[in-house]
Amino acid sequence: GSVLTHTGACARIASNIYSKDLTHRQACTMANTIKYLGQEEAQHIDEELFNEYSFSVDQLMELAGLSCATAVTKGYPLQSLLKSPPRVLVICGPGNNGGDGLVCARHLRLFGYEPSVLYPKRPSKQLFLNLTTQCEKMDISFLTEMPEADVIDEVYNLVVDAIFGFSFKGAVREPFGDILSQLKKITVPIASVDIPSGWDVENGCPDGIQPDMLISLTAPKKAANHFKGRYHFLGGRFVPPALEQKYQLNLPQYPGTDCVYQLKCHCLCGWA
Ligand SMILES: NC(=O)C1=CN([C@@H]2O[C@H](COP(=O)(O)OP(=O)(O)OC[C@H]3O[C@@H](n4cnc5c(N)ncnc54)[C@H](O)[C@@H]3O)[C@@H](O)[C@H]2O)[C@H](O)CC1
Ligand SMILES: [K+]
Repeated sequence: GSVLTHTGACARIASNIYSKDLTHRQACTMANTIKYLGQEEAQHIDEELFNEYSFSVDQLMELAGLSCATAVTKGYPLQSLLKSPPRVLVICGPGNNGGDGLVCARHLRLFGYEPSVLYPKRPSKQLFLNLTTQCEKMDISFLTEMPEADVIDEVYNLVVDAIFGFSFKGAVREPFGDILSQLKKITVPIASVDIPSGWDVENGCPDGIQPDMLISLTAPKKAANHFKGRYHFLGGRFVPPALEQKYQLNLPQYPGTDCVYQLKCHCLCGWA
């Protein structure tokens, strides 16, 4: 087909459809031809990266976690934080989303933030033991329990939600139900890794947590259509072109050597 830049496509499509009954975001989502993945499709791509393309989990997790930490520096730069020291609470779940959180915490520390990690369900796999040791050796503290919402608001500048990613299913099991109910009460911003935790991967969750930032990894999942926060970033710049083609991901061009891409329009369609 004809080659349109993102800005060109957006301006053209948004101007045609925005006047109809679509919200700004829906118009722009259509304009941005980037694909929003269903749960199974996200899992297939993940498996293919490991099985066909021979990546190791450690490799991709490192890039995913680095993307998350980088997105945090863009949305919440050190000099903009209201509380000193620049404390950040990183909450890690039992799967690979939690691993991304541990990597993110380590890079946040290198970027000058003071992360503390809550990691209540730790898998016994060597990968997660290693990521935990790396954090401990970098003076990142591990909390023994979830702080109350008012304590989080008082002590931390933001919360990184790395509890569940694209394999989340069904009703939330403890201790994560209690943790998510505290997160619904806090006023400091939440930055969610890949999916807002507790949300159905495709249909979202209207009464769930409402993150201010979402970092979609590889490609956004369908739940991202329900995201109402200020910052939506794409990260995980590791997708081989042939895989992108096969799944027709239509990923945008990351600027230069950046590891994140901000998914909003920079054209004149007015989407902010
Ligand atoms: N290709 C990529 O983009 C990469 C993404 N990465 C990250 O990996 C997660 C997906 O990881 P996975 O281990 O498959 O699953 P989750 O972390 O989402 O969670 C599984 C974990 O959670 C438990 N669980 C599931 N449902 C529930 C529930 N209702 N209540 C409680 N617990 C639940 C389940 O038992 C497992 O223990 C992806 O989103 C990215 O963040 C990789 O890091 C790199 C490649
Ligand atoms: K998450």
